Amino acid sequence: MAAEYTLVLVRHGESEWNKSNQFTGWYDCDLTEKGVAEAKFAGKALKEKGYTFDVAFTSVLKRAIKTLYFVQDELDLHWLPVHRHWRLNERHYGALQGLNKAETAEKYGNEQVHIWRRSYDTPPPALTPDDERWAGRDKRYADLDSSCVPACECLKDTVARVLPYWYDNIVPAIKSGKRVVISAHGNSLRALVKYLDNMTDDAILALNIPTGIPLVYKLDKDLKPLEHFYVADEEKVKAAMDKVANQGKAK
Ligand SMILES: O=C(O)[C@@H](CO)OP(=O)(O)O
Repeated sequence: MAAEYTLVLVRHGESEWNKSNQFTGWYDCDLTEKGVAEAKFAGKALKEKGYTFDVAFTSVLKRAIKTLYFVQDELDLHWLPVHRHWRLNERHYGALQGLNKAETAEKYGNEQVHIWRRSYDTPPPALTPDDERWAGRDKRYADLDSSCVPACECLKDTVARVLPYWYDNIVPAIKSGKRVVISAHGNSLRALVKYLDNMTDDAILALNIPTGIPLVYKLDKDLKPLEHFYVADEEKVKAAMDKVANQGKAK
């Protein structure tokens, strides 16, 4: 069956806290130099394969916004309408935000950290509103009802807040024939991929999305995936996925 629509997902390039191996969540860290190079690679790879876009969606976190910008720059699409929304933010890591992943694994064990990182419905420990990391004080969330500001999220919670944005904003854009690119985060993209591919709660445990490698979905008229693939060679994708998986292991 020929695909009706093409959707491209890009996880931001390496961030400062990816590099220092800290749980990041809603913390707004920048891209590293390598992250900028990865974002440019994503744009170049898309250009080389002839992709272009009519509209873009991203989070309100600069690592995803800047990655999108470098993709636009490579594709000479500076004019592209860009919609930023907190619902595409990274999964909120609660009280783990800021901690080093390998040190946390040394303290609590690899298995516990794997559960916090990848399980579908076990949330990490929660933040309290008096914690300086509480996002409710950040002015970018001023219009957000405080009951929507997460204290922590498991992937199931992230799916629940990503999907309303998918249905209300992204689906209408795709169905109107617009070519859509989404620049987001490891876990907000895992949430979307779980939904699109109808993955089981167990299957999603093993999925690690690499930074800066475009993931293309070919969709039928009902937006059911016919196929998906990364725009990079298999070895590069596998090495990048393994790198993400290994971040949560004790040294
Ligand atoms: O720290 C985070 O917010 C995410 C993405 O960088 O990490 P992880 O892969 O451990 O879920």
